[in-house]
Amino acid sequence: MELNSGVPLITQQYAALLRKNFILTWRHKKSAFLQLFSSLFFIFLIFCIDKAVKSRFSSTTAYKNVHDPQPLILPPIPPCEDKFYVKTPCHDFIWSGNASARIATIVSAIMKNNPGREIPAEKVKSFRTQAEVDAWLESNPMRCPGALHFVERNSTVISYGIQTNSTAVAKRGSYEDPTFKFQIPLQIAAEREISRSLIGDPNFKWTVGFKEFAHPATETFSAVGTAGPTFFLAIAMFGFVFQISSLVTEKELKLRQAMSIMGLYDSAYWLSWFTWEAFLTVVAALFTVLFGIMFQFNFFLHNSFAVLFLLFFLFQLNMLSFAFMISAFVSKSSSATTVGFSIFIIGFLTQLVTVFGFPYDSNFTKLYRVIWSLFPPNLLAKALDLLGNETATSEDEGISWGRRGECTTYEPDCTITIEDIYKWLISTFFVWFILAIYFDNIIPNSNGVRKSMFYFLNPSYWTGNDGNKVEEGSLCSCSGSIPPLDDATPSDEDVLAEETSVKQQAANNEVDPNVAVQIRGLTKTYPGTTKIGCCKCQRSSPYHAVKGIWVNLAKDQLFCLLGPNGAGKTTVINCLTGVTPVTAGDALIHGYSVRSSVGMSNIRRMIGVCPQFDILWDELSAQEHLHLFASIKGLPPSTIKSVAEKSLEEVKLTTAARVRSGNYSGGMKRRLSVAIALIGDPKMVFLDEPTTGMDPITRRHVWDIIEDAKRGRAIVLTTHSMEEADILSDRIAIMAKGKLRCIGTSIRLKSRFGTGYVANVSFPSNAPGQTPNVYGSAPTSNPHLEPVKQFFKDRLNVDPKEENKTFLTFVIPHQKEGLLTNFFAELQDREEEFGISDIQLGLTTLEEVFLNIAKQAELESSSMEENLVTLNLSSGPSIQIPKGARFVGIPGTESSEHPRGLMVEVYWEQDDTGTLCISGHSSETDIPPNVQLTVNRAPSRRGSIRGAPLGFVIDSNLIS
Ligand SMILES: Nc1ncnc2c1ncn2[C@@H]1O[C@H](COP(=O)(O)OP(=O)(O)OP(=O)(O)O)[C@@H](O)[C@H]1O
Repeated sequence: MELNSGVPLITQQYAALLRKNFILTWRHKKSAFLQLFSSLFFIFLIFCIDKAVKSRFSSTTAYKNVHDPQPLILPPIPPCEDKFYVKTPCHDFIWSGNASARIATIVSAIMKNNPGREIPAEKVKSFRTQAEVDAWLESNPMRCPGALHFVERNSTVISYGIQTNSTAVAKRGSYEDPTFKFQIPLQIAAEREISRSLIGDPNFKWTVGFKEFAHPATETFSAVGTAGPTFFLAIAMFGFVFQISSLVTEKELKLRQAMSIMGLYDSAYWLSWFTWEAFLTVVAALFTVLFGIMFQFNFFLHNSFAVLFLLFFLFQLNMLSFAFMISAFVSKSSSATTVGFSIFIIGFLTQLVTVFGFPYDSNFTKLYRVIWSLFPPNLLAKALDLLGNETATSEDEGISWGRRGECTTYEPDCTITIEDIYKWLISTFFVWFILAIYFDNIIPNSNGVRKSMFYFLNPSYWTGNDGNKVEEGSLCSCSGSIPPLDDATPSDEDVLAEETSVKQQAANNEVDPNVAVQIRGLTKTYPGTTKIGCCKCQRSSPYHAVKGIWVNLAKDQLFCLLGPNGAGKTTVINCLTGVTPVTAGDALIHGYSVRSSVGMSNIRRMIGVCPQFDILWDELSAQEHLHLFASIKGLPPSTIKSVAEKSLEEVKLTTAARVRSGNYSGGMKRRLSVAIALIGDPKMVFLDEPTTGMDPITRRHVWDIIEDAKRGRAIVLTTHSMEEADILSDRIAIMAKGKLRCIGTSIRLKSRFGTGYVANVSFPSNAPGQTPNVYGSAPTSNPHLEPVKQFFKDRLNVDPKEENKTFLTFVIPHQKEGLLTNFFAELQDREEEFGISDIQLGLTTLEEVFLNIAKQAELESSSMEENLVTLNLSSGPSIQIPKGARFVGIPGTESSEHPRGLMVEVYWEQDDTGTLCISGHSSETDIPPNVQLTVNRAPSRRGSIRGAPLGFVIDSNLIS
């Protein structure tokens, strides 16, 4: 099938990723809802703040333009209890001049004619002189709000004076105006009653009107301008956190890596995220302005719609590219909220500073403004401040689209206009976006791979010929010295023959047309890392995971890579699929080198990978996964539907095709991963432990799929199931400690590395001694067993490995191979005599081969690394033995009865992590005479177990 390439492929990938982003957003409805509609909640809060502030300031006109001041209603003399902080009992007023009867009459009239409330006599106190009043006030503080001092000069002149406490005091946020509340009512009452007394008409009308000046608003308050920066920042933080979380999840779950292996272009990846998020940002900004209008804020009604929309859109877009940049530094999606919260707090504080006037004022140099403007929340705060001040009163016109480049009326020598803010937002958007891509390249990914810090200066980067130049390790790691690689010639003859043949082909630069992959001395050394903790630095030294592998993998064949945990199998696959760079050597896949970026991009088009762990989006269904990966691979769009359907059928997921993979069982996920690996008919398929976690029926089904998939392609399979390797593989290699230990067909490995042959001798179940006796007691033992056991012992010198009443199992070493033909001929002849019902002869299992190789590798590395374990002998003492040793001599057991001492065979098994551990040992036997007794090495300090002597290893070839 012809796959798309170049620009059509990028477009196809872009469209598929856009669809994926849409589905993810759709399936995360709560997050999407918050991102789009959180503005409604926050604008409602601003509305509440606005209402609260307006009600608080309703008594003052300082925040209003007053063009036509209304007459003020004059208050009467208030009860003294109305005064803030008064002490009771109190007096509404006190007065002096009580020597005059006329004055006393005037005061009585004041009390009687107080509008709305006659002042009772006990609430007024009289004195003769002002001095007496002062003396009383001094000794009775806070007992009255004001005092009147009358003097009757003559029959036509009565003078008066007023004393009030003019300090404006606040109580619970409200201010008391002593002039208007106490002084003026007293003054008007005194003047009115003096006039009536002088005129002699007690009904004389005395009207005094009050009005404030017409004035513009002397103070301004915009709820949006004041609370907006914080609240709109909070709105943007929802998108910010979700964006970081989405990007980091794709990194963390290696989804991005899986897409890259399949040939995803970075440009399509970034562009798809940007387009989708920009779309959401447009909608969110639109809703913000519409909700603001809905709540009838002057801010939203009077400023131009276009000005506001562009501001919110550019700000949120800026936060988006800022999130892209921050996500490069975050490795766990669970940290996204913490990061978002920290950015919000920082933004809140810097916005506070901005609102106080820093640095958008001519007193500050431009440098401050440049640095400050890099952080998008600061620009938002300034813009809201400008727009808020322009709509502080209902008469303000706000900023129209045409006036966006002009200074505002209240700030004629402004340092920044709305248009400048737009320019800043657009520039910082590009700054953060470019930095996001730069950091994404230079910060090590989950495999520790990154580009050099100056990769963009290399012209070949821009032409796409940079030779896959990547580096490993963190940016500031100081890797220690690399331990030398032991490049010893392989000890196994088949591995050596393969190596020699590949080396010869490589030297002649020839590749056999039947070879799909030629691995030429592939070496991978992971660099050491330095982790800087709070108290100490943790350093790990470089590690040779793969130590020079030479092998040809044939077309149309399944090559199985076996090995214990940590052998280097996944590393080999990662090197071949371009996940991690090769340290030395090379590998050609269908003639393309994994070391060249051009080669790698061609390789990506012809490979399919089923990674060790399922790399799937929980929210996408199997069908959506297959459509996505098929598009990333560049399958013609018209074929994708049918290819996906066929693929789903093959892995028996048709009925669950539309179910989200998060609801799949482990086995279903693995099957989907296999289907993804096989989509697009790749020439080369890598299956890393594809059947892990499957039940036996599903496993057999996947084996059928793999068996079918073998036709026309090469497959590399790693597995821990020996049965799987045995059934599926055309060729098997066992790796341990980064090296190939053996290679060949299953039969060859079994015959070379198995302990030998397994003979099963069966006896009829109704043989004498097998049936219960008449009294129903247990059957007696089978009398045929002993003669057969003796026959094996006499002819082959072997004891049964397993026995029960109906069968005996013997393991016959390879050395006895020559005797087998005659031995079994005789056994068959005497079948009747021995009472045998069946004889079966087979090679030992692949599992045994695997364990032998693993033990051998452990033994090798144990002797190099002095890796000792303790063997607790059933006879009592303990000895130390190298890990993996099979036959071990027990020191100090020499005696007259056992002149050469005693030895045991140690049985090993692998635990869940693949590590070898002792499962038991044989009975102690004499060390045979052909074994040369060696002098014990003194155990080194490392790995030595105090008190336990060191056992010595006996070559298993010497034990017959
Ligand atoms: N990124 C890395 N940095 C450092 N060491 C690593 C890295 N990846 C793997 N290793 C080490 O390289 C060795 C080989 O690992 P690898 O995953 O290839 O083994 P494997 O044979 O696939 O094992 P398994 O069967 O458990 O998957 C291990 O010791 C592992 O700890």
